[in-house]
Amino acid sequence: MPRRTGREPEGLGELDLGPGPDEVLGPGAIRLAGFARAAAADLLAAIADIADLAPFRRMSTPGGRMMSVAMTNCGAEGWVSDARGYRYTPEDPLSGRPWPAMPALFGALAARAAARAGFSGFLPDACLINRYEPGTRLTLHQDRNERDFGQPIVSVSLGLPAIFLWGGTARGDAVRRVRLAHGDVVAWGGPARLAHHGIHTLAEGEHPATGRARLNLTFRRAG
Ligand SMILES: O=C(O)CCC(=O)C(=O)O
Ligand SMILES: [Fe+2]
Repeated sequence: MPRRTGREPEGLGELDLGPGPDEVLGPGAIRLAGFARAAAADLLAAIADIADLAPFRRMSTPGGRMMSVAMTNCGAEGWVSDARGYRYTPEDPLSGRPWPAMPALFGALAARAAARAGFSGFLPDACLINRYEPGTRLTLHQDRNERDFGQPIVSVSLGLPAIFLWGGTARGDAVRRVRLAHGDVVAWGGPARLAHHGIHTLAEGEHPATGRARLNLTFRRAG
């Protein structure tokens, strides 16, 4: 909490300054500030419905470590990780049933964001839903389990802010820190499609829309 002098009106510390300008991260990558803000409440309601059918769970890496971020999926294909590796599956391994359908709102928002970023005709068939609590993180990685790297990735941030780690195509490239707030969308493709990225350890906090959590929707064309 910022220190108060006693002169400013109550609540000024939480004053919402709005999403600010879009930010080009490099060729083929952009942060669309606040792009999903207006849809946030509907997105969160849909995520709750999806999690009723396919609960958030922590997956293990092929190396046998438990990931700190909890995940679920919706859409025709869902991203999973276990001892056999990283891959897409049409069924939720927990239930043996297909992943919940991708709500029309999700696909439409992802397509609009992709088009705004310069990637027209994006039709995602997979939506990975990540739930971060304070203290969790996602280490630097490339998204490379998809068949066609000509298709972009669209990533929506909801709830607690995070620091997005944005590197280059090579593992050792410099890593930039980008603040992602509620409603921000990052889209990357083309020359940036195989850029390394991750999420720095989430800071403690409470968000009016999500409580003590950050939710992320990652849209991809898997098949
Ligand atoms: O949470 C994020 O913003 C990034 C998620 C991500 O990179 C992934 O799920 O592959
Ligand atoms: Fe990723």
